[in-house]
Amino acid sequence: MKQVPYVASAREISKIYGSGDTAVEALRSVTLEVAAGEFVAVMGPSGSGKSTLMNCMAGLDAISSGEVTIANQNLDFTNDRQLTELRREQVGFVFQSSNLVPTLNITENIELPFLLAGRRPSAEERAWGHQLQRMLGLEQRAHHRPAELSGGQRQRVAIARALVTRPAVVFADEPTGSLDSGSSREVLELLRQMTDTLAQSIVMVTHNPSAASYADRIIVIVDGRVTHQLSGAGAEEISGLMLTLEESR
Ligand SMILES: Nc1ncnc2c1ncn2[C@@H]1O[C@H](COP(=O)(O)OP(=O)(O)OP(=O)(O)O)[C@@H](O)[C@H]1O
Repeated sequence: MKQVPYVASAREISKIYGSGDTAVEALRSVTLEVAAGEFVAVMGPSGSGKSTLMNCMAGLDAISSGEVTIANQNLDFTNDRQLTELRREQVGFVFQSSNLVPTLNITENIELPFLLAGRRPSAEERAWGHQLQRMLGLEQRAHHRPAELSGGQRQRVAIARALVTRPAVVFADEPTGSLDSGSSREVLELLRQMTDTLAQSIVMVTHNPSAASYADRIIVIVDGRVTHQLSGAGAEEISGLMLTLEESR
């Protein structure tokens, strides 16, 4: 097995949907290497390939060429069992909709990844789940069901569920896309805190320049290629760049 110093990486990956006249080249030789404890935002116009990149890096969608690693392992897209195990053990997901199970309480929703793996959480894993609830301000809500929470609180549960298995990397696709600005800020501050205090690596797809400004690094994808990389950029600088890109299309 090849050893690489990144928690997740895509090297010169391409992704072609379909074939012949209807083929769509969604990614063209994209490289993204995510270091331990790094928070990366992926931006770009609609249809530029952001979700495709995330899905390929998370082992949800097969690449057409190149190489993807998670936790030092090359993903073998012909091996469903390896992909499922790697995703279960090393990847956390947060989506725009928190996708909680309505009949389970908050603690049970957070422990869901263990149940889906066909086992009960260990005492240490349970304790970690409780600690995450405290860190995310959910300790008073342990026995509530998702319907009794606000959108921002539900998204915090989704973050705790993504982190409970101590994954190498969390992929977040528009995690604040359906939240109001106050709840968005809260969720982004918590994601930032997870990187700063737990060295949790995060890759977040977003359209929103203020959301992206919480990241250490921003990569911009246009027509399936990485065209820009920014480090420590503020919302205004990011907005300016996105505006220029929209105008030049
Ligand atoms: N399953 C699919 N089959 C065929 N084409 C696809 C498929 N998924 C995505 N595409 C195409 O690949 C390109 C990139 O799509 P992708 O969803 O990755 O873009 P995106 O940047 O995430 O867009 P958005 O910001 O609108 O969510 C688009 O042209 C899209 O139409």
